[in-house]
Amino acid sequence: MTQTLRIATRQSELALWQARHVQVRLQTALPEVEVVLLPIRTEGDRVLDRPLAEIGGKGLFLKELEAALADGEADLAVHSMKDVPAELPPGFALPTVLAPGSPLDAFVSNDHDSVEALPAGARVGTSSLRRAAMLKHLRPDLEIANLRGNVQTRLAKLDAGEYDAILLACAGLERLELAARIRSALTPEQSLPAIGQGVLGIEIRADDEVTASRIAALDDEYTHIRVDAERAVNARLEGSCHLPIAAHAEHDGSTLWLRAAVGKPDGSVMVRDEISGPTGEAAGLGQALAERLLAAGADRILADLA
Ligand SMILES: NCc1[nH]cc(CCC(=O)O)c1CC(=O)O
Repeated sequence: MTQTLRIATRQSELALWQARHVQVRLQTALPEVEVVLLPIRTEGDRVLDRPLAEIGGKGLFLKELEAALADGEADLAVHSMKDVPAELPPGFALPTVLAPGSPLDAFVSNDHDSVEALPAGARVGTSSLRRAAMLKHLRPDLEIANLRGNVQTRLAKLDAGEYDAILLACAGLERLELAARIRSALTPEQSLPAIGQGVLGIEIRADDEVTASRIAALDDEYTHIRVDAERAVNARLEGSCHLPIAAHAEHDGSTLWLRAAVGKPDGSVMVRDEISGPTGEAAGLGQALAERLLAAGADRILADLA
């Protein structure tokens, strides 16, 4: 049995924070094992001048980390669950999730306190089709402008005056000790979060039982149930790439409440619904809610974007 656990990680500040968070948690749980980071440069980090959906969508951020797992160079990879497609490639598993942060979207601005306080026609930066759909649905007068790059790059563009406000994940800002930049969190009613937002997942080779048993203690049961419900929505909607799909689950250990939405990126149509039921049926509830959204028009919205 090896006495080292190698964590493949992207090199953005956020990815490094997330990998180090898991490194510390694992090192504490497994004092006899040396837990090290293996930084890797990915295509998604290199190409910053085009929208993510255009250059291959979310799977892009995972591919090169999965190659390191497949080659045996690394034992695990840490991902923002938001960036993990509904279906993993064969040979990989994602058995452990943890949530050191908020699931909500953040309103960030130097001049305004909230979405409601923005003047008519204000320019808001985001490259997320979901955030664009939510915001335009709430405030059709606002102008959405494309915004890519890592969290610090996005903040620098805001500070340079390119936008009146930008939308980011609260979790990312909190992790980078930039929570002071959050002027307000958008409520789930204003902007329903992305599937798995704020959640970290640990991916391993599906046949690697040694690593599976080493990471098992980190799994957060509340979050696992939440993510099972949210990801079941995505699985049914085949949201394998960057699409305006939102789902957010909460539960008390016995009853789960799941909300989901699919919107046109211009905000003109928003199909939203919710469902509740036993936590033991998280995935079934997610699938049932996805069926309802499809029947209510989500199928057309998604077909138009394909
Ligand atoms: N797509 C980039 C990304 N992936 C995960 C996070 C934030 C952390 C999280 O949601 O877990 C971010 C930045 C953002 O959306 O502002």
